[in-house]
Amino acid sequence: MSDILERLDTALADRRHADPESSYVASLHNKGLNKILEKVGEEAFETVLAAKDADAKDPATQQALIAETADLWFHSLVMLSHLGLDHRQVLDELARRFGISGHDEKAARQQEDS
Ligand SMILES: N=c1c2ncn([C@@H]3O[C@H](COP(=O)(O)OP(=O)(O)OP(=O)(O)O)[C@@H](O)[C@H]3O)c2ncn1[C@@H]1O[C@H](COP(=O)(O)O)[C@@H](O)[C@H]1O
Repeated sequence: MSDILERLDTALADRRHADPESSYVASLHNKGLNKILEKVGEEAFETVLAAKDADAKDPATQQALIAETADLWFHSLVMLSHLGLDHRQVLDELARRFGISGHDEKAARQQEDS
């Protein structure tokens, strides 16, 4: 799983300065951060719609949700790449959080803020 993220991030770095005519990744970077963020928002919305339609008895709807989630992850990786980050920082953050209850983490944050 993280192997494909590794390979994808390498591909994203390689394609960043490619010809926008032949590379979708380069065309996104070329259009700039606002376009990339627009795509992330659009894919997030499409993922939510697909999740609403997903039905365990209908594999086509489940596949549609998987495809939309992949689009969302892909465009999120392009966003990170555009800002000089990659999936490893996100995996590190998830690893840091692993085993910490979301409720406990939120309570600790609120205590820090007060
Ligand atoms: N994983 C992906 C990937 N997932 C989705 N997409 C593209 O994301 C786009 C999303 O579809 P949409 O219909 O929402 O977008 P669109 O209508 O084409 O675009 P807009 O007009 O909305 O800007 C499609 O063009 C998909 O082909 C991807 N494009 C590239 N990759 C990876 O990135 C690598 C480099 O790609 P290129 O830079 O194109 O060579 C590829 O080898 C793949 O590994």
